[in-house]
Amino acid sequence: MKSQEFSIRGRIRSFRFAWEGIASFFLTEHNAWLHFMATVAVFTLSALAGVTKNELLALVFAIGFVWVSEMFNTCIERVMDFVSEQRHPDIKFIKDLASGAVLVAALTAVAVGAIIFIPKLF
Ligand SMILES: Nc1ncnc2c1ncn2[C@@H]1O[C@H](COP(=O)(O)OP(=O)(O)OP(=O)(O)O)[C@@H](O)[C@H]1O
Repeated sequence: MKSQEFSIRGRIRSFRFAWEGIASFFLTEHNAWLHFMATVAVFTLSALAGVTKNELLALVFAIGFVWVSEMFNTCIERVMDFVSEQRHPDIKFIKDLASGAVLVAALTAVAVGAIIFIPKLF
């Protein structure tokens, strides 16, 4: 790969593409809106329940983990659909594994939320 000289303009351009990626994620994926609503709900509950700084850090990481895994899952689904429109057991394996990773992230976030909120609410 050709090495490019560092330029502020180039970095700003890459940053703009990254924002375009996030915007496309919201425009094309229903799951993005579900995650957005869950994120708003968690931060509203955090404000109402009065979480500590460390608890907030754990929640931010758990939520970020879910967002990142969902975005990579979407990338993998798109790549697989681009590679082949035919049904293939390898594509099933790859897509199911990527979905499984999102589930692991979501269950982790639920566990973090339960550890933090259950003692505060009950
Ligand atoms: N080309 C394929 N070959 C074999 N199985 C496939 C193929 N495409 C999809 N599948 C199976 O169907 C499931 C759903 O695939 P699809 O691409 O529709 O994801 P999705 O339902 O849109 O997922 P999400 O809700 O995470 O966006 C996959 O997890 C996989 O089990």
